[in-house]
Amino acid sequence: MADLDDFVMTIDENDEVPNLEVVEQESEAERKHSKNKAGKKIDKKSKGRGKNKSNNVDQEEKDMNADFLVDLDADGLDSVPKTMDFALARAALKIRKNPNQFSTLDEKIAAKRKSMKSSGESFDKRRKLSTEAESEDEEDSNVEEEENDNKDIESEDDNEDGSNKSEESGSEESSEESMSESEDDEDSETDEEEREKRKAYFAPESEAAAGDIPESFTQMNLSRPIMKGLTLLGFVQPTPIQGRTIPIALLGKDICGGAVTGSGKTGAFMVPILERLLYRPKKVQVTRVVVLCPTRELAIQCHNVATKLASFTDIRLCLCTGGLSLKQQEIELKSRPDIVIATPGRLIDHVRNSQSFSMDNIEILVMDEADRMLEDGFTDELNEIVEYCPKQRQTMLFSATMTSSVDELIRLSLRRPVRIQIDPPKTAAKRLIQEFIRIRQNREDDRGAILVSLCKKHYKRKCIVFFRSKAAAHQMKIVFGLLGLKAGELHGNLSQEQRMDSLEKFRDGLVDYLMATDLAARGLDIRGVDTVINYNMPTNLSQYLHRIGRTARAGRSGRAVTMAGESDRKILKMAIKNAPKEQIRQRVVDTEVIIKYKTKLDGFVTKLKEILEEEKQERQLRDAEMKLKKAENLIKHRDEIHSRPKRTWFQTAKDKSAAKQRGRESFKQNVSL
Ligand SMILES: Nc1ncnc2c1ncn2[C@@H]1O[C@H](COP(=O)(O)OP(=O)(O)OP(=O)(O)O)[C@@H](O)[C@H]1O
Repeated sequence: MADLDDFVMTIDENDEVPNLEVVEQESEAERKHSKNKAGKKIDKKSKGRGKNKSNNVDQEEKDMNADFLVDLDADGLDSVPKTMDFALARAALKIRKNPNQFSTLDEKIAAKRKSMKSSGESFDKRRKLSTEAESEDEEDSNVEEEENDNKDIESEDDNEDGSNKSEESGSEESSEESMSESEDDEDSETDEEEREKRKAYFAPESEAAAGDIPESFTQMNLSRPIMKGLTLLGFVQPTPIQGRTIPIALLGKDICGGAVTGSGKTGAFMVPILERLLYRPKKVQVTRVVVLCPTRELAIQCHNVATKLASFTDIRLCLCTGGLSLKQQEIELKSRPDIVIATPGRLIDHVRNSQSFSMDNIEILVMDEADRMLEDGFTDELNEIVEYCPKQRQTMLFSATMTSSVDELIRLSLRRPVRIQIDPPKTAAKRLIQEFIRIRQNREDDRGAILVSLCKKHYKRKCIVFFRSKAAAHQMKIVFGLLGLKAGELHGNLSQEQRMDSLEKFRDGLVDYLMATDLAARGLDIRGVDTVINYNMPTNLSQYLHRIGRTARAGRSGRAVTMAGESDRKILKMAIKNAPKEQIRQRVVDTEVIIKYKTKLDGFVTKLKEILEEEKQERQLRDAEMKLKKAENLIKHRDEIHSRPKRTWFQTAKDKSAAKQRGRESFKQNVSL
């Protein structure tokens, strides 16, 4: 059977989904077209480069689109994969005193593969693999067990852990919590009353910035050090969101900015912040800017971009996220850096417990992925942070799915914000093909086989697979390993070091697949991601758009493949309604292929269980060792520990578990829609 013959692309006649098209074999023509078109937009400077670079150029030219003009000679471009650069964050990791005495997961998988080969073991059909990987209920128990993984041996780690967890509950479980975002937002778009409210609330863009929208950075009157920073990153001309935001932000206006994923929103707020800071009074050193990001990885990435942009200035930045050394951050904060880029939980921890840090002098507050920050999981944290900030400040909110619900924004006490919406709300990037695979009610356990068949045949590199639960992502990583496919994992059950390792390996092409939860759904800018696969349809349209937005970034093309079950019909319809017809495809996977891979996967059940059991035992052992070490520490350093000022916590363990429970309940309600 020819490679692509396994898949018959059809429109199912029973399907109510409108406007579905047949999947094309390969969008080669599309690529050629974009190459011709985009090649012209590449900066002339790129022409004279040596042979080494010419391959890169071809690659670049192939992928670029008109909104993004990049200087291919810039230092930034060669290092663009390093937007996801963990060098600084790694230096701030806590030093582990007991190196891992257990084999790594990859070593365990390799050993199982070897034993399978040598014993010629055939398939074990006793249990269906899919019940292992998909069960949400099982995830609960795993979560509890695996939470100990992140704990460390030093006494203050308990504290760090505490803050991490509160932050985790806000980020990792995002798909569950964010379900509370209903389609009300959509409905309210058409609601007359809401329209009137918005008219009164938002300042018109024209009122804020007179004159044309600048087409180049030069027209923006930016200072030389900032221009040099832009050159370092390879940015030649502003993207539309940058062109419209920067002049208004320079005036100190509050902003609610929305533009599709991968359209350069980070630059849109970072450039004006740095430009304004160049003119700060330098006699008194204070922290003037706080940028809030919902996940640690996003904060690290934002910090990287900002550090590069600020390379030629004397502006100092500090990264404050959970998972990194609290002490080191305290020392840095003491020196009052100009900008703090933080996750909410850790920021609150510092305000409450680091005596030398306060937010009294904050002049600019930015919330990246602001709609996420306004969701249930972050509500209390956000309220507390806003309270710490002076009323007289500039507030800027950004997201690809920016809310414009006035009631939600009022909570942040914005002052007549300017609403800048580049693309129609709730749309995906222009060159993103969205495929859907329909999963019928009685075929739910086909998902694993479908995923493997897709990855074996079509999507062989730079592919992120999203799962609803950490356990499912972890188990599928093991299954892929047993199949000989190189996969990493990214979710909240990993230590910060493991999270960074996974991202680096994926970034560098050492693994082809990244099995992720919604922890990776927002903001992450990993260059060259070709495909996003949704093992499950996310539970709301915004989350879907963020997930698929990990591909087709900065004007490049990409593909998203989503397995949509019966309960996902509503989101599916909305996704299709909001995308141009030519971007939508339906894929049907041949039953024979599904059976073939199902049989194969069933054969791995025993090995999978063995590995999970080994991991569980190691965890228990580690936990016991940690408790012992902690007790020893307490005895040895009793006086010193008791003399330390007591740290206060944003959420108690009880609060956290209540918040988690609320998320789960809302999740269940939405699933049964
Ligand atoms: N002016 C520019 N010229 C060329 N490339 C740019 C420009 N601005 C940003 N980029 C590139 O575009 C990519 C996406 O930028 P960024 O991560 O800021 O997008 P985003 O809109 O914040 O995405 P998301 O909604 O997913 O968070 C990055 O790789 C960045 O380097």
